[in-house]
Amino acid sequence: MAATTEPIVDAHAGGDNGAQASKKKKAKKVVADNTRYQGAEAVMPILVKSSHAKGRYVVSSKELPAGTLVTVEKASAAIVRNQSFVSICHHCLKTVPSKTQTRAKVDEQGVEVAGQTERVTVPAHSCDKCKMAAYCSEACQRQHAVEHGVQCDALARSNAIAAEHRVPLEHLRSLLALVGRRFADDKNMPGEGVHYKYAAQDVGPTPYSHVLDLNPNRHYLDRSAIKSMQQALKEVLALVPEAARISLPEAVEAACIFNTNHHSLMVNGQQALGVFPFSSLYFQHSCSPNCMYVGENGATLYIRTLTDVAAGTELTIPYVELYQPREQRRRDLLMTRHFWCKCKRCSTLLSNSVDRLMDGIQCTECKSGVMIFEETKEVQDINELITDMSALDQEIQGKFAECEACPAKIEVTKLVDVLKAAITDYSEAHMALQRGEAARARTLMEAYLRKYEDKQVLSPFNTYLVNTYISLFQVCAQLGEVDRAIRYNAVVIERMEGAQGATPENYPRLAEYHMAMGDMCLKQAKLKAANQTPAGRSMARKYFKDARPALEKALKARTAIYGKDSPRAYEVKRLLDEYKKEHDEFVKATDKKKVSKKQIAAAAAAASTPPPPPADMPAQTQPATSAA
Ligand SMILES: C[S@@+](CC[C@H](N)C(=O)[O-])C[C@H]1O[C@@H](n2cnc3c(N)ncnc32)[C@H](O)[C@@H]1O
Repeated sequence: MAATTEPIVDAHAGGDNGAQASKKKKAKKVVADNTRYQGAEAVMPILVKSSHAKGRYVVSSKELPAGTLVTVEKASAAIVRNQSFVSICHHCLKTVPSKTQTRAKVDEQGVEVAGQTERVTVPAHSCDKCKMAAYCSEACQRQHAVEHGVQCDALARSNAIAAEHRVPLEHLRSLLALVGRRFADDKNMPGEGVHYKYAAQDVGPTPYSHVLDLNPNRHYLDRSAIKSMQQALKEVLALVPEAARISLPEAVEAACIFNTNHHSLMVNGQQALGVFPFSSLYFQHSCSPNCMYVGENGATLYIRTLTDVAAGTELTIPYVELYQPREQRRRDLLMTRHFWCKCKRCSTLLSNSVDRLMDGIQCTECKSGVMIFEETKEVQDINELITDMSALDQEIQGKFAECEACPAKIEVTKLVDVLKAAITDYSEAHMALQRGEAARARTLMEAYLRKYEDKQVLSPFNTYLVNTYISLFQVCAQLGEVDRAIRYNAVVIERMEGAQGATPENYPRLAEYHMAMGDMCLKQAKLKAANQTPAGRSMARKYFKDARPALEKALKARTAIYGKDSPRAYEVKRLLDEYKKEHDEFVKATDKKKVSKKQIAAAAAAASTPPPPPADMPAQTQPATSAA
């Protein structure tokens, strides 16, 4: 169905270039040469492959248990995102310590106020010249000196150039980072020595020349945006020392490559971007992936298996969020990565796939099945699709959807109207949340559940319903209503796990819901255990019971995704240790109470029991005797 939310649109996608490109003669596909990257096979359990049909891809060279590291790659170039400019090291991407210093006071216009000073917090180490690079240590600043040296003058002017030509500052900074990488490569490995050096442990950055193997997808970018970029890059390059300068066409190509191939690095959130040629070239996307990538400190990308993988299986990663409708995933991929997903999950008939539930609308007749409309049209030309998404919408005119469980039929356009209304209501509730009106957002979201879930309008697994539960659990936690937050979080987990095949085993988002569940339940268990009443103890018992499996699942998933020695795995281990200690104490305390209760009961029983019969009287005659 076509009523999806607006996809995250690439700022430069669209325009009329796509249509022009579609008219161009299709280039003949050649099988890619893998020799440059074959070094990876010696140190990682993978084989690099390429075919006419698929292009480049990797397969497992042997059986791999979940959590096996299959790739480590250091970015050719990485940039700190604008908002983290002074808080993340521009060399290793670790947190930058700050210091306070006294400086001349400046007014709101940035003009110095004569004779006045002020104390300001600044990064511990930064470039005094451009003031555009912060470092966590002197050592990092030194190691970045060659790369930074060629960028420094241009960085100092980059803000003004970006504003003048209306191009994103990050695009200019990423190009400069690539120019820095190229210059450093030549310094480290002059001439022909620039090859992809792959090592499991101490991995060096992938050379700049390999970045140029990536597809810039230039024809999907808006022509006027490219023109502005050209003008801005011309000014930027003029400020790069001649020895490090590249030609303008190459600079535009490299900037486009960074734009369409970068990965977000999750250092303290998502505050850096990096380009990783090997991973981008060889790991294809699947909506049922068996691997996951994680960006970490040192601008390094780690890819590990999420599930057990048989030898010879293609290794895939997700490029987009997986718990969402098929069409939404495909549109997201189309707009951000410029391809129409043909993975196995997307190619399976909707009626045989969990995707029928992701934007599922319940049948109004039987209320037990969802309505299904199989999209039969094959996407032939994605260039046309990118420029005209309405082609996707037109397909539904005059078509009927059928219930999966009974003979009911309904016009697809009517279903789309239901979905559109559900999306509008969903957006309204979420906008309240964005405005910071937590209590109102909660009221709207609970009304949403009554309207769309209680009245069986949407499938319980529908993304909008599940996302509403997610927001409700977060909002209730924010409002300090922890019991309620736990109940909503439990529904999220139940739904995401229940929609089998929607997310792979050890999926990161689900791991975080388990983690939140374990954490909240443990906190509540401790709180209730401190309350000495029978009701308090009974609640504590319940929360202890729920905390443990949630933490164990979080540990299993985080170990697979981030590695067993990662800080994220340790964080769960610490909570599990705390759980054990608190639970043992609780059990001991309740046992003591049980013992003392037993003792009281025994003492009471002893007090009401008649004295034993005299030693010479037969025991069986005792009642009669005592009665007498
Ligand atoms: C991992 S790279 C592969 C590089 C490319 N095959 C080559 O050899 O140069 C990503 C590209 O592969 C294609 N691709 C990856 N996953 C895909 C999928 N699930 N469906 C369709 N195409 C996909 C897209 O063209 C995408 O831009």
